[in-house]
Amino acid sequence: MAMSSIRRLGDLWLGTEPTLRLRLRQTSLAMALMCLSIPLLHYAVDLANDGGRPLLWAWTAVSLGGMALVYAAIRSGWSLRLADPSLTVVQIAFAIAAAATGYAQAGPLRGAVFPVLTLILMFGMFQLRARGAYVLSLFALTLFGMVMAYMAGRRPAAYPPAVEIGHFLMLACMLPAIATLTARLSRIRRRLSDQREELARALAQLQAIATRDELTGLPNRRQMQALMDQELLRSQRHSHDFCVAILDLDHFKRVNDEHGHAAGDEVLRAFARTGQAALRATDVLARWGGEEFLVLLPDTSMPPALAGMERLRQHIAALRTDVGDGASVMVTVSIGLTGHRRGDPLAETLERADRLLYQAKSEGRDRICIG
Ligand SMILES: Nc1nc2c(ncn2[C@@H]2O[C@H](COP(=O)(O)OP(=O)(O)OP(=O)(O)O)[C@@H](O)[C@H]2O)c(=O)[nH]1
Repeated sequence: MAMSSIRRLGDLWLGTEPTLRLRLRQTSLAMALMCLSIPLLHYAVDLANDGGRPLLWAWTAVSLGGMALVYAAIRSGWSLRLADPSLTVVQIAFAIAAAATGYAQAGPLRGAVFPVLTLILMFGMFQLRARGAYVLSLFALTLFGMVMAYMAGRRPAAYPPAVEIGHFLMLACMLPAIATLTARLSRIRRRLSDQREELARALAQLQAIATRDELTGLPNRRQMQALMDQELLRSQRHSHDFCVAILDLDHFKRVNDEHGHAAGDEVLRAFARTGQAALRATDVLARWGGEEFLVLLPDTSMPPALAGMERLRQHIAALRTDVGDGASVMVTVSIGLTGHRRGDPLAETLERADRLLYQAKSEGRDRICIG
């Protein structure tokens, strides 16, 4: 009960979309840091006891208001229209400005601002590119330099110039070092994301190689076997029929012998394109091996299956493939078509389709035998 209330509150604060949650988590952390810095600065001003209260309250209101605006811009989705929807640069620049103006009020405790400034810049390590990191460091150095010079001029007793020069020199060493580390991290992040993309591409390529026939682009034997296994399970669960056809190009050896192997390849590609186009979108044509193909007609009984295969046979018989040098080739296809019988193993259905194919061959080719 308590857990679910906490989760609901969390969802209310961060939203439910993962990227948005990540952005708001980061902003919430920055807000927490800001909230912790406020009593610290109040304590420092109390300690200095030099009457800077109105400025302190203005600083508190602007700091809280600024963070609230950043939160609202991200939470409402408004920031999505910007190039940087996380508002990383805006948040860091705002926090640097708050730290610099806090430094001007902190008096003897102003040294505590430096670790806070380091923390602020560390937020950039998750998001910033090298250029952003260097620009923000330069911004921090310039702003702090101006504040230090101003305070040393106006209140040299509390901000002795020699001490401020020391502070400035320390920042001049520290800030470029942090920016350099951020830049290195950014390069590592970019390399990792490039590698991840490369891996995803390689995986997609491997999947294509494992499931597709390279010559025709059709599903290969392994993929067709998987599709038939799935269809077998579906047909058992929903008690529907499906058909399988084995197709073999007629006298294909002659194409190779008369026009060369490359021409044979071109004919196989043209057969694949025309055959798949002649079938319904749900029917699958696959290369079973050599010049042998297999068609799976899911959720189909014999009459529509026969109509579909007859359409394919006619399209192939009418197909003229240009094989270069002005020559063209025409081929026909013999087909053994059978319906799967419930309870039979798949291998038996395929053997029957194969027998019917050889019957079609022996009866004169360019025909369909069913059984
Ligand atoms: N170009 C090309 N030829 C192939 C490919 N795979 C198999 N073949 C050829 O296909 C031919 C098949 O010939 P056969 O099995 O003797 O049969 P056929 O000439 O088609 O005659 P029937 O099947 O009896 O009508 C062989 O010459 C194989 O080399 C391929 O990927 N590309």
